[in-house]
Amino acid sequence: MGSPIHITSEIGKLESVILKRPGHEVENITPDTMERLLFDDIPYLPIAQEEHDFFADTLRQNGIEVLYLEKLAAEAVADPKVKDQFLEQMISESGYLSGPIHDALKEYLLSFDNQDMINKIMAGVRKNEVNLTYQSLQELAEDADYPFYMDPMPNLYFTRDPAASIGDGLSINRMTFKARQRESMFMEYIIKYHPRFANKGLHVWRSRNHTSHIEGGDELVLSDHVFAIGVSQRTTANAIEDIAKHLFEDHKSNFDTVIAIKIPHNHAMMHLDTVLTMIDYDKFTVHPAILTKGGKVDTYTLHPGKEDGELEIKYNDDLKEVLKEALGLDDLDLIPTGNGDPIVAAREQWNDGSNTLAIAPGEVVTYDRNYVSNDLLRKHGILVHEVRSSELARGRGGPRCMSMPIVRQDLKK
Ligand SMILES: NC(=O)NCCC[C@H](N)C(=O)O
Repeated sequence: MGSPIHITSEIGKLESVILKRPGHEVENITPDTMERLLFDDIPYLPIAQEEHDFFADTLRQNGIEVLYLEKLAAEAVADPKVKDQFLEQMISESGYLSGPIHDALKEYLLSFDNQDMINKIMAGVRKNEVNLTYQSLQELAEDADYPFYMDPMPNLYFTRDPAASIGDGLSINRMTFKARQRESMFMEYIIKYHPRFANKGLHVWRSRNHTSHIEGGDELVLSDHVFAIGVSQRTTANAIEDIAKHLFEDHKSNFDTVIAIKIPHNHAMMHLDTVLTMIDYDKFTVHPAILTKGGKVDTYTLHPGKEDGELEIKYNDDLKEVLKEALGLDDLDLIPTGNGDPIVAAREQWNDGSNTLAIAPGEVVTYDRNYVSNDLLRKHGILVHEVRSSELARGRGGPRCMSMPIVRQDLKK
């Protein structure tokens, strides 16, 4: 058996992927919390689950092993000592380091079996579920009307973001907004304690114990030595320098090139993969709005510097040239979302028309609603598997966001 995580491209035949089936966390979104929880509307859960099952079946029918985050997380905390440590950390990162609410939450969560406990933590814990022996000042004076002790984590079905596979390792991410920061704790425990991943020599290129941010939607493994990353609303330049140094350090990884691509800092384009994805050896989708009229975008190519820990940084605003050079290609096809029409491109990008999941070179999974972009991909020779998207799209993420590939076949050289 090879490494449990092995990702040397964006497009190699996908073998194993981690998904999260939307659960009750999605039903714990309200109009008051929606914006803070990074949703634009409240999905109708039964249909969101049907759509998600359809997505998972599409992957299975193409020979891909589908693992579920919620199941891996429950298996990872099988040892009571690990479970105790996990609960302490989760309750404390939810705002209760000690005291009556901490104790009541712990007792409540320990009353479930491991799977139900994980599901409950993901869904959120309401105040009326928990018995307090006495009330704290925090409870009485600060949060009297707030319904939750532990907030729901409705963005968990976007498994791409809390952690990202890179080579035979991963980044476990410190995420930007509070609404998502606890999410990466599940992968931290899975990598450390789940028998499929623990003690298998996986490299954690960057852990979640940082103050600067990085999210998986910005992380694209373009080849076995080139890593692209968005400088975005969610990923900061100093986090990029940090991960680049770790990838270059000690030759533990094969990566010698990191391309930082600066994209607009807004909710619609929060991550690089909402505006740029690789779909074949020489083909990318790109949202025209990230390019200036002259087709330019700021890119910074990082290589190891002369001294240990130094980086050499080269600026270029010609994305096509940068990608061609990094991938050793004579030409490159940048396929515009919505065929470049300003209304269609904006509408389909909003619904994740650029957010394709490649399952093999030239073969992608996309949302059915982005029919202009999908037809264009077909015209460029891409095999497109469409999946349903009415409810899932309300969370502002598409098939790439909803998947964390852990094993892909290497590309033939
Ligand atoms: N890679 C992605 O672009 N993921 C989509 C994340 C959507 C989620 N509502 C968020 O704002 O974080």
